[in-house]
Amino acid sequence: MALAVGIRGLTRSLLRPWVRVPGPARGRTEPAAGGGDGVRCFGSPRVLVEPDPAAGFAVMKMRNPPVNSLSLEFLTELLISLEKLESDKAFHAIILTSDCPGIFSAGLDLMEMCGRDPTHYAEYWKAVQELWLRFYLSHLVVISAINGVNAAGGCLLALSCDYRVLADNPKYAMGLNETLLGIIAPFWFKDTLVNTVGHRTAERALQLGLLFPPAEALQVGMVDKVVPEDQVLSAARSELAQWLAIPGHARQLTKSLMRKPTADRLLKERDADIQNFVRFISRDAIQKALRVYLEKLKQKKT
Ligand SMILES: CCCCCCCC/C=C\C/C=C/C(=O)SCCNC(=O)CCNC(=O)[C@H](O)C(C)(C)COP(=O)(O)OP(=O)(O)OC[C@H]1O[C@@H](n2cnc3c(N)ncnc32)[C@H](O)[C@@H]1OP(=O)(O)O
Repeated sequence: MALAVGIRGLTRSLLRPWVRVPGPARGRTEPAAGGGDGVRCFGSPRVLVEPDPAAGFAVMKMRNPPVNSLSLEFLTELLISLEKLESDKAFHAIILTSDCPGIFSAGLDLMEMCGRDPTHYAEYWKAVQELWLRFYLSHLVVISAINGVNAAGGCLLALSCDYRVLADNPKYAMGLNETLLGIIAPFWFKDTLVNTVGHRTAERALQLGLLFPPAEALQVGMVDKVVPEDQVLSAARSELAQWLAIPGHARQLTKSLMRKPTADRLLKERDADIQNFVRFISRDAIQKALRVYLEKLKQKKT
């Protein structure tokens, strides 16, 4: 089975070069995230980046409607945005948020895991691993401003950030709900949750596929702050000031010290993890469970 589709190769094949704000904002000079003037937004079709180099950070907005599901193309674009900001010395931090009203992310794209062939599953999983590794280990400060419901893979992305602010709306639940779909959270999803909320809370949350509403998410430590919905971004910006005040090298080395052992577990067995995923997701029973779940999502509309 061909496992080796590097994310960079993937990037070349899937993406157009950087484009200036596609969609409604195309060609406009928008106010930068921190309010600076004259700094152009940039991005790709599914990721809008609002840079504020003077303040040292950028707001990265996910916009893969309707639900910011993490398709292969979307994962790739997120990675490219991250890489671009990481390689620019003007940026020390990112605020990750959503441009889709009421939805932070519906998690991994079920269409990428359903009815496809093993080569595709392997390519997809490699991209999912890469996204986690890059966000989890980024030398930048990454704060998520969670402005919507946030399931499974989307929750993993938020858990990979250094700090989480969640909008206070009871509809905005978040968690690793894989078991509700009849699948399981991989060990590195589990490790990331354990590192955030502790073993007992993670054990219960993972088995029951719990999605925590804001007050509970705060109580168990899944998020660090809950604020009124219209203050999510400003709260993330305020928090950033504290992180940016710390000498960068000291903070980065400390982050690496805390996170590297967790990341190394996956790095050591990356190919085996891909093979496990492909075997697991290709099972007839798992495919059936995913189809039933997708059908339920569609039926709830009727
Ligand atoms: C031996 C060990 C080996 C280890 C193997 C490990 C295997 C582990 C594998 C994978 C881990 C999986 C991680 C995941 O992230 S799975 C995804 C989990 N996500 C969810 O459960 C969320 C599902 N979505 C929802 O609950 C809702 O859509 C919502 C609350 C996010 C938004 O609700 P609403 O605004 O009412 O929108 P709709 O439900 O109507 O959805 C609109 C549209 O989007 C489609 N859709 C929703 N979610 C997804 C998704 N995750 N992927 C793809 N498509 C999605 C939905 O079906 C609708 O489509 P439409 O009817 O065609 O418009």
